[in-house]
Amino acid sequence: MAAHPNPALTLRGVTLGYGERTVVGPVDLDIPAAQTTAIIGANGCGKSTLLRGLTRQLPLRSGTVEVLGRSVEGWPARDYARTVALLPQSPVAPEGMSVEQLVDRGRHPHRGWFGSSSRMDTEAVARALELTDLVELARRDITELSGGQRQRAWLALVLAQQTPVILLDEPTSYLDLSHQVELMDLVRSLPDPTVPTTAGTTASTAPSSTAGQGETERPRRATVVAVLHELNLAARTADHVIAMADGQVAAAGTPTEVLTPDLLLEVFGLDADVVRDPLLGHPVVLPRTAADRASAQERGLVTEPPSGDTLPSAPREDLR
Ligand SMILES: Nc1ncnc2c1ncn2[C@@H]1O[C@H](COP(=O)(O)OP(=O)(O)OP(=O)(O)O)[C@@H](O)[C@H]1O
Repeated sequence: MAAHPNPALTLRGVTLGYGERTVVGPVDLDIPAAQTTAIIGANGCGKSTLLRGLTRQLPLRSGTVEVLGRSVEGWPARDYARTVALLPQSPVAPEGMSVEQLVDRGRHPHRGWFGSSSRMDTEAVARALELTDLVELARRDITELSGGQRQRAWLALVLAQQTPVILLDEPTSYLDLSHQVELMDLVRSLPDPTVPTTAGTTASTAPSSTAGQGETERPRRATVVAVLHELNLAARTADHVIAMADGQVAAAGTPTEVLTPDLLLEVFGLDADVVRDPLLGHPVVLPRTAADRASAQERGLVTEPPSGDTLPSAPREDLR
């Protein structure tokens, strides 16, 4: 494993499992700070289990996890929830709860013992509803929402929690393509709410892309880790990709380093060509079957993987 110079999460010798079965590890992993990391891998390879271990829903069988330089062991739950937020894969809302009430739950770790709302709580909920395009649905019962709207409501809860580390388990599974891109672009631009800007204020939930204009310095980004099945969305959004196979880390690095035809074959058993997005420069995965290749050959088309990487290898930020 290549150690990262600035990790937000550090895992050493971590194993996790259920009952008799160990399903993850031993894993050594560095997850870079202030970046977006996508975890990819086939069904059942242990992605959700790894996230559960990071949020302490599942106890570590062995090994250590450090978040922002501090061991998670013995970290008080309320304080931990102000540092790490998780959007689980299939969360279930209590009956009779409105969208606004659900999102307000994200403020619980920030409240005093008597639980009264402060102005900051109200503002954080309002901002989270705005960012997820849910203002008009704020009073609606959660059960009356579509799958995609509900998923955005759970994300709003996570945003209202205002943590420097955000873990998302398949946050886009119910979303149409436009909302998938919008959501991932939103989360990758969220500021770290605990780091003061040069103006001396603490970054709120305003996306750093907008806050970076003018004289104000761009705030430091939150650390985001998202399990994603859509490989092209992962390639478009992530700075860093971790590919898992059978509970182990098969590869970690930039999207270009990880999303190669060899890795896709190893991790997913997927025959694919990988080309480069002409506008943004990230890799694009094109799945192929034997029938696809045979048919192309019959029609006299080239069946070798395209080599057409004609773009200059500019840094990703410059291509956005
Ligand atoms: N609560 C549980 N009890 C027992 N075994 C479990 C439990 N949750 C998951 N597993 C098993 O652990 C393994 C890893 O599951 P996990 O949910 O972490 O996979 P995943 O990579 O997130 O899969 P998917 O892409 O399908 O969501 C699987 O074999 C699964 O059956």
